[in-house]
Amino acid sequence: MPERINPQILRAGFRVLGVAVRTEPLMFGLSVAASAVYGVTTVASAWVLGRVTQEVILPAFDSGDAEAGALAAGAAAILGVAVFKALGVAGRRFFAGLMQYNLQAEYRRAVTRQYLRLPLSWHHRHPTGQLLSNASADVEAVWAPIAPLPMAVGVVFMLVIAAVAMLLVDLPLAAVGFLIFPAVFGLNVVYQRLLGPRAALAQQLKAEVSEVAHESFEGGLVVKTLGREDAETERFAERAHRLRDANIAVGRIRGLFDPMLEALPGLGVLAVLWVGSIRLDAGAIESGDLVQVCYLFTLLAWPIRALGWVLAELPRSVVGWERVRAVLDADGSLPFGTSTLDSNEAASVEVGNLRFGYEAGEVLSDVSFTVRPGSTVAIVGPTGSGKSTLTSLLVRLVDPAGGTVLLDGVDVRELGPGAVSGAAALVPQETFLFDDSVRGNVVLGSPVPDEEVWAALRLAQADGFVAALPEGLDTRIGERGTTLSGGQRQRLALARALARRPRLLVLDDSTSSVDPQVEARILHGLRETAASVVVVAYRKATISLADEVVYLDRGRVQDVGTHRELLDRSDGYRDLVNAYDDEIAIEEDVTA
Ligand SMILES: Nc1ncnc2c1ncn2[C@@H]1O[C@H](COP(=O)(O)OP(=O)(O)OP(=O)(O)O)[C@@H](O)[C@H]1O
Repeated sequence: MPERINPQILRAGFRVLGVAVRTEPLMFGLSVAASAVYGVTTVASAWVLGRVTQEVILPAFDSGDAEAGALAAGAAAILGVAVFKALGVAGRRFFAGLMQYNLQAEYRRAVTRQYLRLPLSWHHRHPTGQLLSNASADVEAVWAPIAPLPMAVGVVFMLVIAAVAMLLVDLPLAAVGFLIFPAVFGLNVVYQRLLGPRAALAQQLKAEVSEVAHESFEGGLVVKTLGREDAETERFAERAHRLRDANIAVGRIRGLFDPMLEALPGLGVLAVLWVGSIRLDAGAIESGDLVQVCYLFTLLAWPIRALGWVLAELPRSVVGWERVRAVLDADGSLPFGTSTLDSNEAASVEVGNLRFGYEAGEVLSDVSFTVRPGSTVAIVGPTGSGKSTLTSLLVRLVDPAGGTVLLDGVDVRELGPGAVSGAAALVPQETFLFDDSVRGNVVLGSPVPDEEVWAALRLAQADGFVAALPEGLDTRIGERGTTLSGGQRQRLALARALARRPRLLVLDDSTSSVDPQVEARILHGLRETAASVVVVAYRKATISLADEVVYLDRGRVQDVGTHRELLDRSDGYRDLVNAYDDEIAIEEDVTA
């Protein structure tokens, strides 16, 4: 449930509005100016109607004949005011819209830039759904009061002029206004207070319904194969019913308050007519004055509600602001140095006494090894031994708790932004492909010529199947590459890394779905490139192609040597790689 309006929220809300005004002073000034034009012309239109009634219409009734010149002047006055009023409305909407969308765009950019800046350790602690809502729904909620804000400021201005105009007409008539307008405003605040939490609940449930639907579609295979259709339908129906109930609750409040808000100014008009007729009889006012005040009542009833709209949006805006600020103020971005790497040769890597832990405890302890330029080093270890964590430290997705990673002799923390990603590429365990063409997925927006795309595909052993696709490089591969097999997806992800011509290539078990012969061909091919390769590997055939093997267990380097040497001297290593190959053989038997 969102918070209700209280003085603290109100103060916080006004501070957020202050940020908006300071960020977009020009748009705010222009929209408020346009809103003021609207306010003045609204009051003026009632005055003109009153005057036209008094000076043109009533004499025409009296004489039985309308004077053409006076009629034309009256019509011109009404039209002139209407034109300015329309310009005021258009200007207010235009500039307020620009202000709102500029702020939204600016904060979306800031939030997403911050996501890129924040280290992986921060991302590990924040679920994807939250990141999405920070950048979309939360940013939208923060700036939701901006759309009605200029109108609300204009309304305050308009009410002052209207009060003066009514006071100039007649004090008792103005007194009716002073009773009715605060009543409309008060009723509106109560309305928004009751509506706000219910509307927010409906909004939240709407998001939940689509989340459930999204999850069901994503897990469609599991749902179908495990016969969970009924349970899923039930889960969806439950949220959908809650959404329906929430929408009905919103409808009830609307049904109750909307007619009251419509009726109140009507009652005001009645009261004005009643008081006005007495004042007219007493000769204190003219008929035109009465028309003017009655018309003013009907005109002002709607804009006054803008004040309520702003107030209603403030609690959501404050909550959104806190969530967005939490991202923008998040600490832990990886500080960059200024050093650069100039070489075009294969990179050297020295890992020294590396330590790293997650919240649950240390995962890597005192890890040291080197990768000579152009060599291939295999990281081998049982599941959970810290291999993936080590790969993310090599390409500086996270910083170590202790120890160093030196790339070409330079500590990766001393390198400037983009230096590590310019030299090293990681192909992670889980492949991610975009709903784009093959080419788009390989080049990722960089200007890589087609020959180089094909060269990368060849190295990744992906050229054959890409050439066989209906539109070759231009074939779209569907959301997350669903039209491709697991092994094909992995090879495209590898080609993507290769197209960047990395000097260090880190493969985190990224060819697990590729069959062993193809995997061996890939590694053979990689040896010909100007890259050092670190590969997390399981298969003996793959491991044996490495120049050196780092055997990791429970976060510690147990041994370093060639595959042969380790087989000879390490029982644990021998058991592990034999067990892997047995497992793979069984899997292959089962799937054969
Ligand atoms: N984001 C994370 N947050 C907390 N703990 C994590 C995180 N990622 C990994 N771990 C833990 O760190 C340890 C090492 O994980 P890591 O993924 O590096 O091992 P691995 O050797 O690559 O395993 P596998 O062979 O199964 O991929 C595991 O105990 C794991 O539970």
